[in-house]
Order: sequence, then structure tokens, then C-alpha cells
Amino acid sequence: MVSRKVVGSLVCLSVVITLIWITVGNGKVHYLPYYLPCPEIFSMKLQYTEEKPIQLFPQLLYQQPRVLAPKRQDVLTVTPWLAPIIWDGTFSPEILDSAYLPLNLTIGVAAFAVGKYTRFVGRFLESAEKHFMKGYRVNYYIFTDNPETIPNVQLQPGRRFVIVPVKKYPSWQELSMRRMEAINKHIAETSHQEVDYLFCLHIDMVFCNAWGPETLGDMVAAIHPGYFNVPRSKFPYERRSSSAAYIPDGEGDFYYGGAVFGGLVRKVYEFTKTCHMTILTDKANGIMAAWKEESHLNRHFLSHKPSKVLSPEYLWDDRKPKPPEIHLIRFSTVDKNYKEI
Ligand SMILES: CC(=O)N[C@H]1[C@@H](OP(=O)(O)OP(=O)(O)OC[C@H]2O[C@@H](n3ccc(=O)[nH]c3=O)[C@H](O)[C@@H]2O)O[C@H](CO)[C@H](O)[C@@H]1O
Ligand SMILES: [Mn+2]
Repeated sequence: MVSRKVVGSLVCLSVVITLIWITVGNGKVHYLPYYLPCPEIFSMKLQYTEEKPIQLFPQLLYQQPRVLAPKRQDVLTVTPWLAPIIWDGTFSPEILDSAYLPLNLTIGVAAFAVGKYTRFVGRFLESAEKHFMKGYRVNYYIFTDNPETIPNVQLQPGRRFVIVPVKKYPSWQELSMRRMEAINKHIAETSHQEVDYLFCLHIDMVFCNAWGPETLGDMVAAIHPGYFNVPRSKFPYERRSSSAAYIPDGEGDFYYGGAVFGGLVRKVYEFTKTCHMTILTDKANGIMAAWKEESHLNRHFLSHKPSKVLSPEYLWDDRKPKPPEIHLIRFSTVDKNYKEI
């Protein structure tokens, strides 16, 4: 009896469902295959700003990186905020080139040659043509008050030389305070459209070994050759609390050199803007930081950590004896005759 009632109700239910289906669904079967829950996603595309169908790391044969056998044990190769510190022996130029060359990047160099410093331009450019970003597109921006004295250096294909006229500053201190401003202005007006990365370098230096894509990063700072083995209490940071470059005792990571900094051009733009602003703040308060823009750079990098740090291989001073940790000097100060300049 019970089963008859159940069968009766089931029959009724199916009749009602069929009637509803016929009236509402108009008899058509709307079949959604369960294995394609949302077919639109297959036609959707992410809107990348630049799409470069490039095969990174094409087949290359190289030694296996060994997890338990670090290439360098004598030096720190990563900061506590996990930025790499670039030392010879820790990277493969071939792997890096295979990743960076296909991107067709343009690297900018900004350097000042004002007054008697125009004499350094020839040597700087000749050495850069031999060692700096070989195989990449490079734009040299030479900021000078005396374009006629700049020698004509033969450049490799894809490399360009640009004179950026600046006025003669009343003193080297004033020039030192204005460099950030001039570079910032030039990025905004010109170089942000011309380069991907920009390095700001002293002109009284020469390249002596390869400087390649291992140096590219969002924001790049270099450890000063005079302070890589010194406790931070001895760093020549600005110690007066009235300065915007003030770093109190007990703080600081490294002492970075003002002669080398760089990064993505938009990051260098932000960086030079903040440094220029803190320099102006000091000026308004009648104070000049101990090591001028270098003090402001060090203050900035304390709270905005660089994403890559160059070892002193990339900022050396040939007057110093070479310690065993430095295998290769890549960029070094030339001996200036201080009396003459
Ligand atoms: C003696 C001194 O304290 N100098 C400053 C300078 O050390 P340095 O002794 O390395 O300074 P420097 O003589 O190399 O001058 C810095 C750069 O400014 C340019 N330049 C300088 C003078 C000049 O008459 N014409 C010219 O074009 C040139 O690109 C030069 O490479 O830089 C450091 C970091 O940046 C600190 O800021 C130092 O305070
Ligand atoms: Mn210098």
C-alpha cells in the first residue's frame, strides 16, 4: 500500500515538473556541459602593458647550482632584507645575458663634467665602451658647462652620446648639492622616455672590468670602498640631529658611496626627487650635511632599502690596497691631482 502511494506521488511530481519545463523552458533543453563551468575564461586576456613573447633562458649548458656549496663564503651575498649583494663568482654572465639581451633594454648613464672635470670624459667613455653593458644599448648623458671641450669618442653601434648643458656652479659644494636636482629634471624632461635603467656615476672614474646586467635592479646602491669592513659607529653618516640626513648612533646597514647609484628610471626619478628635497630642507635650515648628497643618499637608503647592492668591486679606489675578497675591480677612481683641479 505504502509503495503504491510513493509511486503515485513520484508520478505526479514528474508530471508537474514536465509541465513546468514545457511551459517555462519552452521545451528547449539548455544544456550546460558540467566540465566547462565558465567557458569565457578561455577567451579572456590579461592586459599587460607590454607583451613580449620572449623565451627567457633558452637552452644553455652550465654547472648545476649547488644548494649546499655556496660560491662565496668569505663575503655577505645577501642583505637581511634579501637584496642580493653582487660579488664576482656568485653569478653567471651567460645566464644573465640570455635573460636580459632579448629584452632590448636601453641603459642610461648620467655623469657630470663641469669645469676642469671635462678632462675625465675621454677616459671615462673609452673605458665604458670596453666594459660597461657590452652588447646592450647605452645612452651617455654628460652634464657639462663646456660642451666644446668634450672629446669625440667612437661609440659601438646602439650606443649614443648626449650633451646636457648646465651652468657653471659657483663652487663644487653647490654642484654637489645640485646634482640630484639636475638629474631629476633631466629624467622628467627627457631620459624617462629614452632609457629603461639609469646609472648616475662620478666622472673621475674608469671601468677596468665587465659591468653587466648583474647590476640591474629596481634601486641599486654601491658599498663605499672605504667602509666595507668598518663598524657602523665609524660610518661618516651625518650625526647632527638638525640635519634631514641625520642617522643616530646604532642605526645603519652599510655606508653607500655617492659615486654610484641607479635603477629603473622611474625609481631613480623618485629617489633623486626625495634627495633633492631633503637637501633643500637642510639648505633652508642653514646646514650642509657632512658628505653632501652622499649623506642624504645614505639617509634615504636607510628607510628605503635598495633592492640590489653592489659590492666595492663596482666602486673602488685604486689608491687603496686590494684585499683578497675583491677578486675583480670593475669601476675605480682615478688618481686626481687635487692641486690642479
Ligand atoms: C671632497 C668632497 O667632499 N667631495 C664629495 C665627493 O667626493 P669626490 O672626491 O669623489 O668628489 P668628485 O671630485 O669626484 O666630485 C663629484 C663629481 O661631481 C662632478 N664634478 C665635481 C667637481 C667639479 O668641479 N666638476 C664636476 O663635474 C664630477 O662628476 C665628479 O665626479 O662626492 C662624494 C659623493 O658623491 C661626497 O659628496 C663628497 O662630499
Ligand atoms: Mn669622485
